[in-house]
Amino acid sequence: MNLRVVDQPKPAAPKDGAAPDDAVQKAAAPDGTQGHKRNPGFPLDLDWVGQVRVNRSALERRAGSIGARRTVKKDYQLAWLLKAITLIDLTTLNSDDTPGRVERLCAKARHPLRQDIVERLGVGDLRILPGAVCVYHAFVKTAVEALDGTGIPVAAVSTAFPHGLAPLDTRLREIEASVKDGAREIDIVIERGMVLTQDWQGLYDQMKAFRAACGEAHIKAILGTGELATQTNVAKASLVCMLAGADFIKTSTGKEKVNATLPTSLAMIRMIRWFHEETGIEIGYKPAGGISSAKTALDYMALMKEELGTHWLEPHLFRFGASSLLTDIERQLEHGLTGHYAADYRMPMV
Ligand SMILES: O=C[C@H](O)COP(=O)(O)O
Repeated sequence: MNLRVVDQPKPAAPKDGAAPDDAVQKAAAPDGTQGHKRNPGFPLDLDWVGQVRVNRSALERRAGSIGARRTVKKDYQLAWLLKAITLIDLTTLNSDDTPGRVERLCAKARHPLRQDIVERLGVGDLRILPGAVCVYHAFVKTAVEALDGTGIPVAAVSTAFPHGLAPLDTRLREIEASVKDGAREIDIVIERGMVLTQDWQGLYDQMKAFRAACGEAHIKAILGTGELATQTNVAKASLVCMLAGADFIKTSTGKEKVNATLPTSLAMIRMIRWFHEETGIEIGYKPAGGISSAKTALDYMALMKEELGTHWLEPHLFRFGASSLLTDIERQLEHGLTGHYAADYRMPMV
């Protein structure tokens, strides 16, 4: 077993300018799961958890090298940006959400790009749709109806999002209610206090209960990484959630003071890699919170490609949790076509 999270051997980096392999074609596949085996869950291995160590400065150095590098250009960039759209969990998680806002978000999900941009890019035949629409439980039914016929799944944030501190039974019932209303993905929040007190057994047991309540719906475990104090805690919590059956691990609710960052992502991605090496199971990754620019999205995609390979850049293994990223991607695509940036009102979200 490889004991060092940070210093595991890295796969070769791609050449600058290389596009994700047949990015646009894969975006067109109605189901990109390619025989994906769902995480069955494993016994809690406290020895393994105890072996996890993160070298924070090595993590920051490596993550810093991603943003500093030249990004993909020209047509390759357009292909990466189209791919990025298929990886977004198009999200609205505001206390003033209304059915009308959720319906408008779903209308945007049906047509994520303006028709003139689609035509100029010549991608009208491709299935460029977001990975999911992500809402509070109260709006699951609205979203399911508004997305009818598209195949776009609805993801619900459950378990007393964003704090996750309601009674356990209440949280479990919330998951069941969201699944009953048609959510195919459930984003749960873990109790950060369990990580801070190193209560790995408690975290594992809760996560297993959440997974059981989800049934066939896929479960994403939100760690609230900005509140976990250390990268070693982030890495250990990632492992415990994966052992308990998480389909995805996700950084943040978007409501913490610090949300997704590249160093934290690296700590989690390395745990996904280690878990895969040990179990053969592929776990998805979802950075969330504050990812609003196309450039940032490209950095995350480069990190995934370099650490886990192109294979992981598919909606069943990677998502952005983002409420405003699509707007910037659309602007950048238009800029790539025309050389001009559009005014915000030309790219309305909701
Ligand atoms: O899970 C998704 C996040 O709440 C979205 O955060 P954001 O609004 O900063 O993009």
